[in-house]
Amino acid sequence: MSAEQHDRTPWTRERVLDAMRGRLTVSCQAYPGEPLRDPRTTAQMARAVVAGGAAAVRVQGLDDVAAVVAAVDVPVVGLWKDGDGGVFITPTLRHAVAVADAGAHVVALDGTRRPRPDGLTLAETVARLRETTDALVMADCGSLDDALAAQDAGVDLLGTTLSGYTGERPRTDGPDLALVDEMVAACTLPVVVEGRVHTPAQAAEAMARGAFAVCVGTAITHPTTLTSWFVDAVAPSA
Ligand SMILES: CC(=O)N[C@H](C=O)[C@@H](O)[C@H](O)[C@H](O)COP(=O)(O)O
Repeated sequence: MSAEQHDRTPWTRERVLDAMRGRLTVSCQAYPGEPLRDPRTTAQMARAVVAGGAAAVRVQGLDDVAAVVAAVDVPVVGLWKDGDGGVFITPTLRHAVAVADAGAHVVALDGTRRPRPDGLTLAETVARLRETTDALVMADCGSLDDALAAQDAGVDLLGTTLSGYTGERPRTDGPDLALVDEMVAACTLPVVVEGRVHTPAQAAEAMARGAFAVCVGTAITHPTTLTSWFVDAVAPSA
């Protein structure tokens, strides 16, 4: 089916989970000021990774989410990054509602135990978001305690996304597989392994440890970082 011939079957909760289960999600993000930072480019990137077999895509920014939803027939995990430090991934209820309104099938939001800028708890955020949308909610967590709290708060999916970025756990070179083990053992919700999955072998290892799905960003869609890896290898001191 081409991008112009869209499948209009609704993305129900079960259909989204079935699409993602046991498969690869690809995060397509370019950061502010970068050459590829354009919703049309993000949509083209999304089509390219879907052509390669991505079962879902993860996209940052309202215009990007809307452009990608229109361009592909896979679930779109949407987020809105706002702020430099602290809680910055879809940090408030207002951000979450806007991401859902942009068409995201899954709203990814900060799933840590840190205070949120609007003063709501994660549970309040999820409850009020559900009043306005049927979109699923993915909690981007930084530790097992985050994941357990997010599960209690009523989210649908748990991500290891923020491991190494909140001070609770070290920033491992690859994915935080120790956290994957902890979350798979202690949580009942699906665990999406995301963050520093840089090789197919790491993705396979995450699945072998019981991940529901794996999400890869940088290693597939961020050519500036990929180039720097090769630059460092070719000329380490340059
Ligand atoms: C910590 C944070 O801001 N993570 C962001 C969340 O959306 C993205 O910058 C990451 O690219 C994404 O999580 C995928 O991870 P990686 O690019 O390592 O495969």
